[in-house]
Order: sequence, then C-alpha cells, then structure tokens
Amino acid sequence: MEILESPPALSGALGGAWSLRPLHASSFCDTWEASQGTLRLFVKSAPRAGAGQLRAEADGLRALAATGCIRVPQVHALTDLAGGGAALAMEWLDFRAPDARFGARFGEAMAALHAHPCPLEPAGFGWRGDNCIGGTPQRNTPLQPASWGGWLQFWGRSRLCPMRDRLPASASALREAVDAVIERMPDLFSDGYQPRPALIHGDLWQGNWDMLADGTPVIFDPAVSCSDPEAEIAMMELFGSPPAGFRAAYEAAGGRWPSPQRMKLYQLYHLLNHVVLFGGGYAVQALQVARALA
Ligand SMILES: Nc1ncnc2c1ncn2[C@@H]1O[C@H](COP(=O)(O)OP(=O)(O)OP(=O)(O)O)[C@@H](O)[C@H]1O
Repeated sequence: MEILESPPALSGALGGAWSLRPLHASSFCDTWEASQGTLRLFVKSAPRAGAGQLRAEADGLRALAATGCIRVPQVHALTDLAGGGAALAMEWLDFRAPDARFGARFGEAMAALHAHPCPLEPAGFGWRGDNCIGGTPQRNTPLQPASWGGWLQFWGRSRLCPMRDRLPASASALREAVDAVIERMPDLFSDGYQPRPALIHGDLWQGNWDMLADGTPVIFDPAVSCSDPEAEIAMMELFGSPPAGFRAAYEAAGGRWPSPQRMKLYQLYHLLNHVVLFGGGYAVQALQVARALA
C-alpha cells in the first residue's frame, strides 16, 4: 500500500511538531514511529476506507485496558484526518523475546481477562459496535440472553453465516458444509458446557501478542467481542500456538481449554475468513474441518 498521509499533515493532526518515521504498510493502514523529545508513539493512519477499523481498534484497546487484567498499548489519541481518514496514536512499546516464564504469566493474565465480568449492559454476546477481523467486517450486534442458546444463535448468525455469505461463488461445497455445521452446533455442546460471555481479544494469533522488557505480556490489534472464551483459545491454537507454560497456567487459574470439537467449530470461522481474504489452500482446510464437524 502506498503511504497516503504526508508526515507534515499527520504531525499536524497529532498536535504538531512530531518527527515521523514510516514503519510499514498493512492492508488497510500505514504505521509510523512518532517522536517528540523523549515521547515516542506508535501511530496507525488510514484513509476513509480504513478509518472505521482504526476507531474500532481504539475502542477495543480501551475496553481491554478497562478490565485491568492484561497489558495493552495505551491509546494516546484517535484523530480525524482530512478526507475522512483517521489516525490512532498509542504508546510506543519495546518488545523482547519471550523468556522461559512468559507463557505462565500470559496464561494467568488471559484467564483473568476471561473471568472478568462481561462489560456489556445487559450481559450478552456481541459488542457495542462492529469491528474487523483481519480486513473482514465482523458483526457484533449484541444478543441476549447470555445463555447457551444465545451463544449458539450468536455464533451462527453473527460469525459463521456472514462469513459463509462472503465466500467466493466457486465455494458451493464449503457453503453447504458450513450450513450443516450450523445445524449440528448443539451436538458439539453435549458435554454440558454452558458458555458465558467474556470480553475476548478476538484475533489472538501469534503476531498479536508479545513481551515487554520487564516480562509483562502485551496483546494488541484486537477485534473484541463478548464471546465464549474457548473461541479465543481456538484462535491461538490455529495459527501458531500459545507459548510453553500457557495452558497449564491458564487452566490452573480457572480457564477452560476447548473440547476437540469446539476447537474446530471456532477455528472454522477464522479459516473461512482466510478463504475470503486469501483463497487458495485455506478452502481445502476449511472444507476438511467443516466436514469433520457436520
Ligand atoms: N504500541 C506499539 N509499539 C511499538 N510497536 C508496536 C506497537 N504495536 C504494534 N507494534 C509492532 O507493529 C507490528 C504491527 O502491529 P499491528 O499488528 O497492530 O499492525 P497492523 O497494521 O494491523 O499489522 P498486520 O497487518 O501485520 O496485522 C506488530 O507486530 C508489532 O511488532
């Protein structure tokens, strides 16, 4: 992606006199290191098309920070840019390679987040606004009651169905398999598990967590919602895996690992998203998972 915002314009939008160093461009935004004296910020800027995604990211970071359970970059400013764009400035964080005890600290922090009371009022599944998963819009229309039945409806209506509808026309077998999974969903809870809504990061692949110099785990680039926490673990297990020691600490602190069937159910959503975004071999993998569940 080309750099869309000129450094002087962005510096002005952030309050002036910032020295800006371009870092990289993702599918929807540019990233910058902004410095002013000893103050450093990590800044994302996006044109109109990506501005909503940045606003949702800021909202998600603030919601995660408000739980007090896990470290996220603090939002410094969310600013409008000319032409309907937006810039999200957050504190600059220096990461280190995870140490031997990192997984345990991370597992404890995630268990605390998943045990934290659902911030939606009244409690339910979804979120106060839609956001994006990767570059794909994610529907979060809140759904009460916060019961097992409510969760099944939410995962069907707001997760699997919208993603199924975005599949390419050529993916008719996959669409049918997804429909069969939706029908079968109640059977995947025959162990009596009753999910309750908790705030989850929502997109916790290996590229969205790291460690600070003092050992503190940090999560960033969220796609939050109030969901079954098992869905978070399933995502962590899909692309890469949680660090050594995570699972033992997570379970010791009261977190629950998904059953093999629900692991697949929740991973299917992200695999479908990868078919939508990248196509190719993800369609084969998604079809295998869907057929194994249906
Ligand atoms: N607050 C921060 N301070 C310093 N570096 C950061 C910060 N947040 C993220 N980074 C670095 O920038 C990289 C990209 O961040 P992030 O995932 O939020 O951006 P993105 O544009 O959505 O990227 P991608 O498209 O790769 O997901 C991260 O992998 C991390 O190394």
